[in-house]
Amino acid sequence: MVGNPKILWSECLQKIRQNVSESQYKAWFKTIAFDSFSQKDKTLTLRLPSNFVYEYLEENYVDLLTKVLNFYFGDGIQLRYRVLTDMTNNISQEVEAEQPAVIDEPKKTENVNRSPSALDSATPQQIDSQLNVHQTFKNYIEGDSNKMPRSIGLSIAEHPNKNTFNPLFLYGPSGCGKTHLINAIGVKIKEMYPEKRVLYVSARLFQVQYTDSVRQNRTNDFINFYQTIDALIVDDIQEWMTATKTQDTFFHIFNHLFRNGKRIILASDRPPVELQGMNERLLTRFKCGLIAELEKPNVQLCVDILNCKIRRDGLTIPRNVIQFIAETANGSVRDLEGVINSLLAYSVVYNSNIDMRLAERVIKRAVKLDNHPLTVDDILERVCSHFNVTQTNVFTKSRKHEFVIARQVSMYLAQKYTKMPASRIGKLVGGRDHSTVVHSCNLIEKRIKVDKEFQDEMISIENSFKLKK
Ligand SMILES: Nc1ncnc2c1ncn2[C@@H]1O[C@H](COP(=O)(O)OP(=O)(O)OP(=O)(O)O)[C@@H](O)[C@H]1O
Repeated sequence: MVGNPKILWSECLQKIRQNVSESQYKAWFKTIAFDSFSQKDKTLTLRLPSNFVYEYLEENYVDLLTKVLNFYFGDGIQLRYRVLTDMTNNISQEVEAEQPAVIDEPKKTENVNRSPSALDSATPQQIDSQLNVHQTFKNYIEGDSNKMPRSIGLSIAEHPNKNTFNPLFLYGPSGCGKTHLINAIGVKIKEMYPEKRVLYVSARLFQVQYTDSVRQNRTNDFINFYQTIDALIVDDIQEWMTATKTQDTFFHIFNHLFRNGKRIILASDRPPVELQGMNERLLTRFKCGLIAELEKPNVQLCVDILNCKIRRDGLTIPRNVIQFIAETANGSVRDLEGVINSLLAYSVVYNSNIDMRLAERVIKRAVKLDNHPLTVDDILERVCSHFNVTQTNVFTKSRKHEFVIARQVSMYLAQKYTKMPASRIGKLVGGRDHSTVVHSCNLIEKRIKVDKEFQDEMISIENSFKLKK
């Protein structure tokens, strides 16, 4: 380093002033004072008026600061801050500046002189979005469990430049449609704004790319590339829970995109609070947008998704079979699709129609069996879900047809599977007496013998008992 460090710092300030707006300069840089410089460790210490200024600088201007310091003080300059933490008693605390993720080689060229900004990367080319064009809003069926996330996703896709709901953090159990939804957002943005650089990437792939870039000494290129994206979609970010370096790198990319009003869409199998091992700073950023939960689809949504798939594939599957599959697929749309594909394969191999018997065979192979003894509660839950009523409906004195049938079926199945005395079952199913239970069981038994459709319904409910929920 040549020259007086205090003067060099004021030159740095001049350079920074040329690269930020006047109001930004006044707010964040004018208040910084030179403190000291140690020739021995090549460390510059700056005095900051508050923790807030420190945090803001680190988050927003660390790239700029590093580049300018490298340029004036030379390579390898270390930065420390003396942050005033208690103005009244004039107490300050020393903190090491964080190493920016992007540390470009200091180029003493015209380019650096003109603008030492990380934004100075080459003009972006069109990129392959890595989107699955078959996962769109058109074939993303709406139901109670996904209404809110779906409509938010659509509004983000239609107005990607608005900064509301940024980032969107979508979470939910496996197979409930997260990947489909975030893809649909990307596809829609591309449809409406073809010039936008949209990128879908799985967290795993991002991590692999990052590790490769470190190995090849090309981390700057990696980061620069991600910083040019207009809408970045990252799937399965729970994969990063133990990958601290990847998290740090993403933190810088995130900040850059966010500051520049770019869209960030994230999907995870759990909410931010359950992402143990994720950097706290990253978590705060995830929380500053919108966190939306995708719940397991209910039976009706599963039926609708199945019907859509069946129509699309030109299949004919009886209604009771569809209902049965929907009820036994554990709320995972992926399982539903698997069952349909297997059904199709089996029906071809055995040259048979897709009917209830075939569905039962396929389901037994596809879904894990549950050996736990059934309780009256389990039975009520499955029966209510089958007839689309609530337990409160079943417990009322109402004579409404679907409530009555759900009540009677629950009693019949409770007697068949739990072997409890009728009086006990009556108590558990809405406080009925012993004779009501016996009467209900007789009615159901008779109906099974004479009504084929009802018999199928009962088989479907009973099959659902054998399967793990
Ligand atoms: N509402 C829906 N409408 C139509 N298809 C759906 C819907 N939800 C899910 N799917 C389909 O179900 C399958 C599984 O969905 P997806 O891969 O999006 O689940 P996921 O929540 O991302 O699962 P994971 O966390 O295991 O990656 C996909 O084929 C998807 O198209």
